[in-house]
Amino acid sequence: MVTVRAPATSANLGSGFDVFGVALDRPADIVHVERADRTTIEVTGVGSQYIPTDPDRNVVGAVAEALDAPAHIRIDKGVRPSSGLGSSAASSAAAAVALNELYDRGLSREELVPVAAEGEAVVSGEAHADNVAPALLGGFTVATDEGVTTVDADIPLVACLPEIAVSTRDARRVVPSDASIEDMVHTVGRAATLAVGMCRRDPDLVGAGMDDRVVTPARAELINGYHGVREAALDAGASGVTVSGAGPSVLGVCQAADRTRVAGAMLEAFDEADVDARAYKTRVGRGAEVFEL
Ligand SMILES: Nc1ncnc2c1ncn2[C@@H]1O[C@H](COP(=O)(O)OP(=O)(O)OP(=O)(O)O)[C@@H](O)[C@H]1O
Ligand SMILES: N[C@@H](CCO)C(=O)O
Repeated sequence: MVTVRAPATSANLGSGFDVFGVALDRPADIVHVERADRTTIEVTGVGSQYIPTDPDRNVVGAVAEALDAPAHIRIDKGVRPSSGLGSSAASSAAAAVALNELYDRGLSREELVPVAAEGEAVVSGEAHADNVAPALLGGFTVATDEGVTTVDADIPLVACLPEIAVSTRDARRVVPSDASIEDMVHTVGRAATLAVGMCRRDPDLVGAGMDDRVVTPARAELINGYHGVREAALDAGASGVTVSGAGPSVLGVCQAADRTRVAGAMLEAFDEADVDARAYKTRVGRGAEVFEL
């Protein structure tokens, strides 16, 4: 048996739609795999009642097929599905690493990115890699058609998860089909600022670089209470706040000393909007880890 832990991730970071991602140091999924003649799946943990065990509908089934590695796969969910925290990607990445070990396929972490992205295609219809890349490689990742670039960043974060479900598929339907040149220039400038901030491990630059005028405004409308939560986090010291992945989680960047205050302000603002929520005080973390062989 092989057991792998893969972390939650936050994709986009505002200005880097479908390109930027970060691994979070918590929460995480744990996946156990054992060789079998055909793939079967068991799911326990947070939100497991909403996750199919049919290998054609669970992301890990697509990963097992892509690696030609049938197995009994047990998923212990720590990352709630439809959270905007890369729940499906955590399972995909963990399964890719575990099955690669189990069957001695010898693929590198970089080579596993397109394999794990096959799982994302099962849930959203597109094999985007911006969650699976950080879940596999850790740190801050830039995923493009040319491959993945990583930065071993260390940035404090708060991820606030409301009791609302937004599926990636639905959130992709509201993405505008075009953007003005002014908005494009603004977004490119912010994305470049964010990348420099990650390299310098500077939360102020990262926060300033998250602002996006193209995708985030449309998606914010799917999250009850978003605008109040964003304002409250900024007032409490966050340097930037945006929608995490496809939502509904809201991601804040701040100095480590301000995390508790920012998390409290976000929870209070969701509460004012009558939305229950929980906050993870976290930071940019490591990629998938093998527990036992
Ligand atoms: N192993 C799995 N773990 C989580 N969700 C799964 C899994 N397999 C299939 N799914 C389905 O995928 C959907 C959740 O994925 P989705 O991409 O919408 O959310 P997410 O991964 O939390 O968000 P995001 O990618 O925006 O961070 C749910 O419909 C769930 O049933
Ligand atoms: N980049 C993707 C991440 C969610 O899986 C999106 O925002 O739709």
